[in-house]
Amino acid sequence: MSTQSTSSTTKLRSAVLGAAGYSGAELAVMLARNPYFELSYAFASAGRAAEPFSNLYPRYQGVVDIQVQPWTDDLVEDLADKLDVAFLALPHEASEAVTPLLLAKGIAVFDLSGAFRLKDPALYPKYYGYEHQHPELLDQAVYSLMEWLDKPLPQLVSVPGCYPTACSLALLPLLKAGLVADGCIPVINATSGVSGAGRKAALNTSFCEVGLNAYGFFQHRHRPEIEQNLGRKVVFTPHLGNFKRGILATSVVTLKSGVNAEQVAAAFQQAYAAKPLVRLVNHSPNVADVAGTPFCDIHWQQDGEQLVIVSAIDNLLKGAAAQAMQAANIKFGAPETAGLFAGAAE
Ligand SMILES: NC(=O)C1=CN([C@@H]2O[C@H](COP(=O)(O)OP(=O)(O)OC[C@H]3O[C@@H](n4cnc5c(N)ncnc54)[C@H](OP(=O)(O)O)[C@@H]3O)[C@@H](O)[C@H]2O)C=CC1
Ligand SMILES: CC(=O)N[C@@H](CCC(=O)OP(=O)(O)O)C(=O)O
Repeated sequence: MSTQSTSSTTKLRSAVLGAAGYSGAELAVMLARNPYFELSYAFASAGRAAEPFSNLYPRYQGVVDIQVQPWTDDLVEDLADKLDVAFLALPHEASEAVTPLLLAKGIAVFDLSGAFRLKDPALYPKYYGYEHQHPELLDQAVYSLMEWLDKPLPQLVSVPGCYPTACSLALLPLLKAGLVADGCIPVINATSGVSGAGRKAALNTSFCEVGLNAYGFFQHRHRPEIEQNLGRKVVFTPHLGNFKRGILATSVVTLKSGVNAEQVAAAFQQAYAAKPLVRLVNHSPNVADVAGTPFCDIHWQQDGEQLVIVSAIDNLLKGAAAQAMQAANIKFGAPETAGLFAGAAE
């Protein structure tokens, strides 16, 4: 299965689990418009009655009308020879439980949760609040920050988290080029729109409650994920802002003595000149410019050894669904951006 490639005439049969949620819904829409994939199934939780996707998201009436069905694990048997790829937009523990069932049936899994992102199982109790039940899968999973991946994707793909995507794309060019001072602990402050918390109702993310506040000091589950990506400690402080979608991450590092502006620019150019979803911009990035797009916009300002890098993404797109679609396109040999742009001819 994992060596299978596709063309727009032989579409990969795909399912979205969690299609009623925010990131799963974005994926369902992308799969429906991607000529290399077919949205064969859409599932929500077992407690929900079957209904059309466009009932849940009325703007897609006449565009994506697939039936969203309740998921139960016994469906796996029936799906085994009807499905090539499953995209999981589920809570972490639900993803962790269903993944081995899908893998056993030869189905490729793109997991949008954090269930398989960390390599060290001991970090799960501390940062996720549960003991990992399938630590053997942590070694099998490959983390799909595609701009920085230099190996093929296997059957189990772990899609990066939203905040880690924004700040890792900002910091990796400098770290890989060896420009950051030894011992520098990058400081990352990032603000997410409320869709980052998912569609379910909760008091702290309801309209009248959200202003702008920091949370998760030192304890957020994205801290070890970012540290794993960067290979060094960070101070990461997420914030919640009163807008719907987008993440703005401001990362601060100390450069090695004597590093000049040309070296910094060259590091970013070398990393991203050939990458279609990262835009190096000459202005301060704005979530309004990336909301609804699969791009990550990056800008930096230097003052001697101090460097501030600002990056902006849509948390539901480059931070979740578009990044999963990008990875699946690459894994199966479709054009990297197939399905990512509304109305785009592929
Ligand atoms: N929101 C974001 O910005 C990002 C989210 N992610 C990750 O993606 C995943 C989904 O997040 P998000 O879209 O925000 O979540 P939502 O809360 O919006 O949606 C979750 C979906 O999962 C379904 N679901 C919940 N439990 C189960 C279960 N046991 N079995 C089957 N289906 C279930 C829900 O069904 P129902 O509607 O019926 O309850 C719903 O469709 C999470 O792991 C999250 O960490 C990753 C990056 C960014
Ligand atoms: C605003 C908000 O609540 N954001 C979420 C992160 C978004 C998310 O779902 O995290 P993953 O990228 O790991 O899947 C949080 O802080 O828990």
